[in-house]
Amino acid sequence: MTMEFKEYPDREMLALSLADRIASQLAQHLRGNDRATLCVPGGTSPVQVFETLSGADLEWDRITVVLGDERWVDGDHKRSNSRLLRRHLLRDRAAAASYIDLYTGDATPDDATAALSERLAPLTPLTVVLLGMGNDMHTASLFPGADHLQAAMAADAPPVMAIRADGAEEPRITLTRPVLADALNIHVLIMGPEKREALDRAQKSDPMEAPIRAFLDDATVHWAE
Ligand SMILES: O=C1O[C@H](COP(=O)(O)O)[C@@H](O)[C@H](O)[C@H]1O
Repeated sequence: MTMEFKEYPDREMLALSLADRIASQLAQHLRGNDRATLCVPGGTSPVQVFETLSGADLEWDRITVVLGDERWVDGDHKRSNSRLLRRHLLRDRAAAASYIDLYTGDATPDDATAALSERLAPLTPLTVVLLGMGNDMHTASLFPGADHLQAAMAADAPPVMAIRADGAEEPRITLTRPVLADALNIHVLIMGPEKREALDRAQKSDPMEAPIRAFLDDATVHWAE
């Protein structure tokens, strides 16, 4: 497949269109299956998409939501991706969704990976994966130069791994390349000129230098200034 690139006149249009596309893909999956799984990024970019999606007329009680990665901080910490999700996505109609919290409260993410991998395995292939991307071309917590990047990008990686990187402020837990790449629908959300440049660089790079590269061929990339 080849990457599909969608450019929007502004961020609001992007949020409306992307939320609508994700909702349609979840609804279509639910027409032939008991349940659907939606995997979403943290960070700062997805707030508007989350807020639009949270009001979508979907059978949310048949949908499981999981983050693509989490920072190993408490759920009410300002850097917690779960906190972002609870505030902006798991509310309104979407409050009825089941949520798999990647932050377990264990001392380290390493202590949590086996149990989380077991929970996630039956949910694969994930129905919809929405990925973000940093200016350093990381996605989820697959950072260039991360300690376990090679293992997390390998075809036999477990669904969930602990990972640490200089570019990340705290230890992380992340879904790995195979579980993300096997999703039925993959979207990438990026905003602003720096990320557009980073995307151009990533397209010419090796996935070990630009982890987002591993997902681009099967993805629709959504961009607004
Ligand atoms: O650290 C993270 O960064 C990326 C990108 O975040 P953004 O703030 O530039 O949108 C995000 O996709 C990932 O989930 C998060 O943990």
